[in-house]
Amino acid sequence: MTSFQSTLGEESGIAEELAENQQSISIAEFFEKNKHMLGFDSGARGLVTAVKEAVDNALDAAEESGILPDIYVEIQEEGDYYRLIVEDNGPGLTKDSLPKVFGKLLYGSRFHVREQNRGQQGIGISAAVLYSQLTSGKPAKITSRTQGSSEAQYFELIVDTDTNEPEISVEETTSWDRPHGTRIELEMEANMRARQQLHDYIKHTAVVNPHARLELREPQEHFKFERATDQLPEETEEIRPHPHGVELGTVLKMLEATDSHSVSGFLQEEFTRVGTKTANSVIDAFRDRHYGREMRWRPPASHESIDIEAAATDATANKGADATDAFAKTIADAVADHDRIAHHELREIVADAADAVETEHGTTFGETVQENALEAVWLALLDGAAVDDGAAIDIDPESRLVTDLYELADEATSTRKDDAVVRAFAERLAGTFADAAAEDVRQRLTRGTLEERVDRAAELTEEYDDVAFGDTARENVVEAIWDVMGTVPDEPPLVRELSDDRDAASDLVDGMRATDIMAPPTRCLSPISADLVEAGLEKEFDADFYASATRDAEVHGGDPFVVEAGIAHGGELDAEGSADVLRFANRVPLVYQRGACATTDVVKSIGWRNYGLDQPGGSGLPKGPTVIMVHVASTNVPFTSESKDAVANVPEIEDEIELAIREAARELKSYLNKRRSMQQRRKKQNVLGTILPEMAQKVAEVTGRDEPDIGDALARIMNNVLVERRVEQNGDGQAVSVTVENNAETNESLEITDIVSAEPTALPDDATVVEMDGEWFLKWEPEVGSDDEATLEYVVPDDASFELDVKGVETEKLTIQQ
Ligand SMILES: Nc1ncnc2c1ncn2[C@@H]1O[C@H](COP(=O)(O)OP(=O)(O)OP(=O)(O)O)[C@@H](O)[C@H]1O
Repeated sequence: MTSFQSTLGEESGIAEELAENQQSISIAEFFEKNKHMLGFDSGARGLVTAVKEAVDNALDAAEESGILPDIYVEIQEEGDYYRLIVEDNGPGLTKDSLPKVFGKLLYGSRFHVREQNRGQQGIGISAAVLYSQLTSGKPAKITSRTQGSSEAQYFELIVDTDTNEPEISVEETTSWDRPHGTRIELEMEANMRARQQLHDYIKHTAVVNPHARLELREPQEHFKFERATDQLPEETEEIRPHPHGVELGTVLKMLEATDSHSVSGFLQEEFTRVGTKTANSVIDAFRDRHYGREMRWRPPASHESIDIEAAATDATANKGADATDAFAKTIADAVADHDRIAHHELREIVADAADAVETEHGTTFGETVQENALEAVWLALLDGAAVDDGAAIDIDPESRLVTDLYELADEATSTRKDDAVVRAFAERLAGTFADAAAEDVRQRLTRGTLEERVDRAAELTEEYDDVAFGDTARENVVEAIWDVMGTVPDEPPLVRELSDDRDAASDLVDGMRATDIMAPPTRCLSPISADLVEAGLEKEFDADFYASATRDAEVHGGDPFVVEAGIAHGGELDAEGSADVLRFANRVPLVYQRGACATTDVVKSIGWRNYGLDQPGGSGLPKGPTVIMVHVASTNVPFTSESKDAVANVPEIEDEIELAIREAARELKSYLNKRRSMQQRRKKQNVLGTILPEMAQKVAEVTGRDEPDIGDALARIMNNVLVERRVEQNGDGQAVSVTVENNAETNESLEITDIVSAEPTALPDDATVVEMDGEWFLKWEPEVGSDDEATLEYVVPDDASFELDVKGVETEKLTIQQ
């Protein structure tokens, strides 16, 4: 039968014909066709993206040079087009680099830098130029003046999409009143339908960049955000990658490029947070994966018939009785000193014994003698579970291998497992060790092989003993045995060997991931800080409650990152509809693709009812007057696309987002709980406030006495803190006493200010007084335990008037009587 493919082959020249159509595509040409990937999919969005690219660059450049950013954005309507002008006071660009920055895609200073920046790929601003030339046919007009130069450079240019190189139409020097900075002018087909997004971007940029001055003038509105602080964010420093999460391909490239010869040197030179000790741990983890571990058996106990000394003696010939005895005894003693022993450890013991005896008796115990002793003692330890002729012997159910494995398995499996079953399992497992000893007497095995052996023994046990030996039991047994096994001392391959050996390099990457390594330094990151997150929210949103959290740095793909979260609730926030989620990455507000962002996914996945918010159906965005803010700061934020609108679903980042939000949400929960209990308290107080006076009146009528003091009674019933002033006339004027009666169950710290219209005297030591404009502010800060009271006494002239101000106790828990 003739296949379709074989007939194809007969038609010579098709491949050649097809090949003629193949040609390379310039990156500029590619993005010209795929503008949407860079966020230029419509006129409305294109304008916002262009503003974002220019402003992000301006902020990056100014901060990098230690300049407080001053950025002016103007959008002018120009017939069918819009003109965008962005001016900054940054360091400016040199004559040589300027055309490439604006006229060449994938040209930038940040791509290879492990440091937190807004810009990452070197595409942003040249893509805006590309979009502008494509839609308006006009070149970009750039003015830039570098610090210290007397003139500015002026360029008009476009991106040549065939070559991805700048095409300059005008190049001249000019004067500019800014001492340094850059001015970009782009014309483009656009509209202002995304006005809200534009405003949000500028407004939110101001929130997370309080050190920047921002001004936006657009056809309808004009607003300025003044600097809230003169403090630049702490300068970031470039760092090397962190060993956690670096991918194999990257490590292979690094292995090729490094100057180090040893793995240890490579790890310490090329990664952050790796010193000798950590490098050794990584190498051990590599050894475990690459070479496997060696099984360590228990040495014989005194009651066992195995005689290590005799085994060593029998294996040693022609060395004289005394030296042989000493050799065998030294080995036996050292073996007995070990809790468990692996083949390589025994080899060392034998070599040490040979050295010691040689020093003492002058007899040389050479390599062959040592090998013989090693083999004999090891076989004795294995209790004969190894072979002479290539075939394993049957395992004796009473043998030490079985007993040893039985003890480990018994400890690791649930107590419900029948003893006989565990023993049968151990016997089968010991069988696999004995079988393997035929091939490798050292009994080296990887964790994977160990898992296979345990699986095999467990399956046989299930089959023959008709019992379940499930996954958890198997995993526990593997864990217990792997735990007692020993890492081998083999030297790891050299860097040049590793770079040619994908599997070995992969074992190294796994080892790096498995090793506990200190979190990366955060000096390469510039989080906003919990305080400023809260301050930013307070500035922007009029709420009743604010909370924030900044997590410690974690790593993804070798890049460190920090997640911060903030929550604002209540007050003037919109009570209708869902909570607002504000997303930021490297201090840049993310405006589009909310639904595709890991941040939104995490917010939706949290059970907000647990935190006191309304969440219909128990999932999705919570409802009500809430703003949730999340900031991901990283040396490499993983965005879902080049347009940098949404954070990708990287599990490590999602986990941290969740933890940060939950941290802030816990504060929200306790605030809401407290508010609820205060509301209940207020309700109860209101009811009592109506009932008590009526009761007091009745009591007075019935008993014929004065009405009882309601304030005191109310404070006691409500477990309130009562602050009461009493004034008595005495010879010198008025004697004043302010008493705090704490009926609450908690200790209270109060801040009491009594504002008096005449100078108070006879004050106790713990009160202070300050005069201001004819009023005396008497301050007293008592700590009053539950069910306790404290009193302040002083004297004032006759005609004085007073006003009490009490802080430190919620209004609902406070009763003031004056
Ligand atoms: N206003 C500016 N002042 C000084 N340097 C600038 C300015 N704008 C851009 N640059 C320089 O030009 C480079 C390229 O900018 P571009 O916007 O193309 O990419 P990026 O910001 O590095 O990354 P991304 O593509 O992620 O935005 C920047 O890395 C920076 O070095």
